[in-house]
Amino acid sequence: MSRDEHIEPVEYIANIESLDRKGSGQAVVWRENELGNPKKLKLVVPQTIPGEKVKVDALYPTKKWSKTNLKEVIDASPERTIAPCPHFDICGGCVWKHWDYSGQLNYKTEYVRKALESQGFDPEIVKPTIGMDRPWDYRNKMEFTFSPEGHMGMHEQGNFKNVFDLETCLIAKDDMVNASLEVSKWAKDHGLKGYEKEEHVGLLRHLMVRQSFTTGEIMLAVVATEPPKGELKPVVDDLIQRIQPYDKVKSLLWLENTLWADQLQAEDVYVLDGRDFIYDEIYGYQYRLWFDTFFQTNPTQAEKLIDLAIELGNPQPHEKMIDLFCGVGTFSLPFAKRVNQLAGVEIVESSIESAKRNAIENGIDNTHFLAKDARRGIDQVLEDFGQPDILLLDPPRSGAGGKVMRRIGRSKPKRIVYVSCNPSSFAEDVAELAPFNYELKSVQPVDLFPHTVHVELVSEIILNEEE
Ligand SMILES: C[S@@+](CC[C@H](N)C(=O)[O-])C[C@H]1O[C@@H](n2cnc3c(N)ncnc32)[C@H](O)[C@@H]1O
Repeated sequence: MSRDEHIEPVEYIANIESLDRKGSGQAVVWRENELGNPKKLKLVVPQTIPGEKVKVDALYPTKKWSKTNLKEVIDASPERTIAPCPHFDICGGCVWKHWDYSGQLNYKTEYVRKALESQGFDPEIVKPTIGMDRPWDYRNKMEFTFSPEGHMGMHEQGNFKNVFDLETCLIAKDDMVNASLEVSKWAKDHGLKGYEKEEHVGLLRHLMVRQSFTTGEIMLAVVATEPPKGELKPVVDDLIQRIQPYDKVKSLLWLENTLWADQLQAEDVYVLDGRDFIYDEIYGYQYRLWFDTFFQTNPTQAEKLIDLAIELGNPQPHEKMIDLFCGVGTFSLPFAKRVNQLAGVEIVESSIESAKRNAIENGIDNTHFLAKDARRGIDQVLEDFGQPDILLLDPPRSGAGGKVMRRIGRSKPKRIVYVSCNPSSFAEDVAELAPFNYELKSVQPVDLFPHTVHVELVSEIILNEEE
């Protein structure tokens, strides 16, 4: 029987035992199959906390696992809370709004410990997660989706196809939300249709908004399936007019994306007003950010990460350093000020162009940036640059991979600082260094994404010199 065939939901009382990778509760109940034999049914219950007893409707009761609708929390965790968000029940952005912040932080620490333990590391080296004093208004970038129904907002939790209409967002700055709501109103007033993925029809796909916490500058980028010309011109002119009073908006863009893949990308970029980038600052250094530039999304916590990386890396004025996966140079620039020479490697060419420019604009002249896949770039940079004293790496969620880690191991930097947004790939990567006599000394998780499952960490790995 396919999942689409209509099956009556079945009610269960269940105990939440653990959380899945997306942060939803998991429970196991028993059911009878058609022969009357007992079968396990795994339930996925969003917005629950381990230890809670709940009443749910299982939507696919004849399968091995089932999505559920939460009907009642019978025994609530003492860590259960209510966030002051009107989208509390529905929003798929913050999946842990129901969980008090100290509970979230403790869970993240344990999660990192388990990931390390699974690769044979001592979990005790993991320190308690550093949280935020005020875990709201922390994001400097949001991506909202337009729906065929005319909504602009976030995807619903457990129902990704649906987009609810945004009223506010407590993890983003008010300025960003207000400018975004103006775009939403403009789309509604003109009856513009949101993109329908299955049919590949509709005009508006996404709205990306980013704001610097230091300069205050805002970028708004509307992603659409058509260029802002011809019949659309007066409609787009009206958008420009409506955004004009928002004087912090220094970049209003129209990104044309006709591709099927529903990602924030552009075949053509049209600058409707202002520049095609905004200025941001982090750790006292200035950066130019284009619409597709990777930049730390929680600048307050990212500064703590940089502080920790500097403390663990202990850079010295005579030393050489490599920054792998360097992006626009968020770690490179503060380190470059403290070492003799620094080489950065990054796959996105525009980020490397930005890193070069950022170094110059910040008066830094001892950096060498290379636009290349780290898997090949590491050989080149080691050849050109020689053996580094310090190597910092901050790869994407998938990690650096065995080839890069073994190459790092063979190049024998004295100290490695590994910044990671995925404890599992981090633990696998660090395990690759064992044959090269490296020791994982400490792991410090830092919470860059309150109310979500994500956790960042910074770690110190040292070379034990041969006896
Ligand atoms: C987590 S970000 C870190 C960026 C930078 N350290 C920062 O803090 O802004 C990971 C970076 O790795 C880059 N990247 C992804 N895959 C890569 C690859 N195969 N080789 C080199 N860089 C890559 C991404 O473009 C991104 O800039």
